[in-house]
Amino acid sequence: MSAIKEYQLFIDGKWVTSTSGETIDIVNPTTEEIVARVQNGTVEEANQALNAADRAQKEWKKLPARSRADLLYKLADEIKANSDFLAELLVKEQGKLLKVAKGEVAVTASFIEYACEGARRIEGDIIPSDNPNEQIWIQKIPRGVVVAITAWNFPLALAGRKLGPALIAGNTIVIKPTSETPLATLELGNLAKKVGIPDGVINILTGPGRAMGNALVESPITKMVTMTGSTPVGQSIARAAAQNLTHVQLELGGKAPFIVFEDADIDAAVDSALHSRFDNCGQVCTCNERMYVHEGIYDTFMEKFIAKTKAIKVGDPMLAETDMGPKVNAAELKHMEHLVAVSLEEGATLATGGKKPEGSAFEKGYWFEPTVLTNVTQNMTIVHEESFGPILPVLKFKTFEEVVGYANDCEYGLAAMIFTNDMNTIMKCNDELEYGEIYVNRGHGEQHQGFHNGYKLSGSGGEDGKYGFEQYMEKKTFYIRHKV
Ligand SMILES: NC(=O)C1=CN([C@@H]2O[C@H](COP(=O)(O)OP(=O)(O)OC[C@H]3O[C@@H](n4cnc5c(N)ncnc54)[C@H](OP(=O)(O)O)[C@@H]3O)[C@@H](O)[C@H]2O)C=CC1
Ligand SMILES: O=C(O)[C@@H](O)[C@@H]1OC[C@H](O)[C@H]1O
Repeated sequence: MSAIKEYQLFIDGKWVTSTSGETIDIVNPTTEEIVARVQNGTVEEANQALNAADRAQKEWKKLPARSRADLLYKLADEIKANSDFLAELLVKEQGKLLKVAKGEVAVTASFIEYACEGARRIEGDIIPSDNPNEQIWIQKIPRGVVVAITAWNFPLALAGRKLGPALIAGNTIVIKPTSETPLATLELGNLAKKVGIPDGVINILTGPGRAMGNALVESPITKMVTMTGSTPVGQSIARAAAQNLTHVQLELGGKAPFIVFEDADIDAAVDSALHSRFDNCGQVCTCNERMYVHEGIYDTFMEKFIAKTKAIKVGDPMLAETDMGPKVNAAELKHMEHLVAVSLEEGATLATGGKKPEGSAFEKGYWFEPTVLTNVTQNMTIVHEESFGPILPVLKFKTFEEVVGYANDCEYGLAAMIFTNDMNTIMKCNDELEYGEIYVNRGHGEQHQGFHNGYKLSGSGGEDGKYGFEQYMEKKTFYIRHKV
């Protein structure tokens, strides 16, 4: 049994042990074994990291953006060069498939590379004044110290998604990954050191969000909080940030509808519905959380869909033949069991799955079968509460008006997916669906140059692309009058 590695806090370019003397166990969801320990950091250490970032930012912002990009391109290269190591760490801490973990490492690097491409596009405005001999300049400037708080489903990618634009804009950053899956994110500290990113530009802390996270959010040093996670936590962060009117960017929960219209390509819709629900064990914010199938194709569609769902191979995420790994922890597994129990009590039918798989391979670990619920009605809990796991409620619909009403009957507004070949239906969906991200004739999956933007309780501010990059900068307006 190899020794269990104990990670430290990464503050001002140095690895330090917390004065709390306490650590947090990181558990492998596949085996329930402890794979590492991280520091249970203190509020004082949060302030030390913020002060280090504040000091570093004064010089970091003076570097030409292109020079900042040169360093971040090197960081992206190091991430790719360490793909196998980082991917295996992600499998151990989160339970995602090795092939998906390798994809996450690649996406982390590409998030950073995409941000680097923006280094020469930090453009302002020069506007003629109404006054004679006067010009108006609007400059884009960095905000200062950014706090990034991330979720457990794609921890490394979420860190890269935030540190890339933050640092290219001239900010410095304090990253607090979730206590569930902090390991791959912590390794960014070693890589940042290796490529020569100045001390204090990137700081990485571990510790419970309600204490450490809250301290970071409440500090007047913090000029922006970018957070990915659940809606309740996002709401508490917004409240805490309000005392300093700190700029907040929130990427929160979702309950994406997946709508299959009568004229859909059924085989394409089946495959997209399957992957958009069960990839990463259903732990993606844009997942197919509820599916609406037109009554005219329901039987044909469901026969194909259920057969493919039953064929999903649940097992060791390190094995190439595995299609789905475990849930991230015991609490999430319990949440799955609860949602199925409530759904059956409310009258749903279990078409497949609904429990822990049988067999000795599943005695340890947080396993749950790919689950489909039918005879579901719009008023059921499962149609409104995010499962963030491999449970899919399916409903029939007759008309466009009926299904759009069902789709919009939701407190979230992140993503929606529709399958139809009728342009009129597509345009009406674009007009009437209340979602920030709509996928037509394909499953979920953002692109860096898009805009990942949740309406309602799915978030505030949006992330990615040029509009996400804008969030990391302030504007300064300059009125200049010259002598004639
Ligand atoms: N919209 C999107 O792009 C995405 C949304 N999500 C959503 O995230 C959820 C699952 O992720 P999960 O990690 O459980 O989300 P949580 O909201 O539980 O935690 C998110 C982060 O917030 C921290 N945190 C918790 N409480 C506070 C607080 N009071 N102040 C500051 N920080 C705090 C957590 O730290 P700690 O864990 O140490 O307590 C963690 O780092 C799902 O609802 C999913 O929909 C997930 C991915 C993407
Ligand atoms: O956060 C999510 O769940 C998604 O946005 C996911 O995170 C990083 C990947 O690129 C996205 O699919």
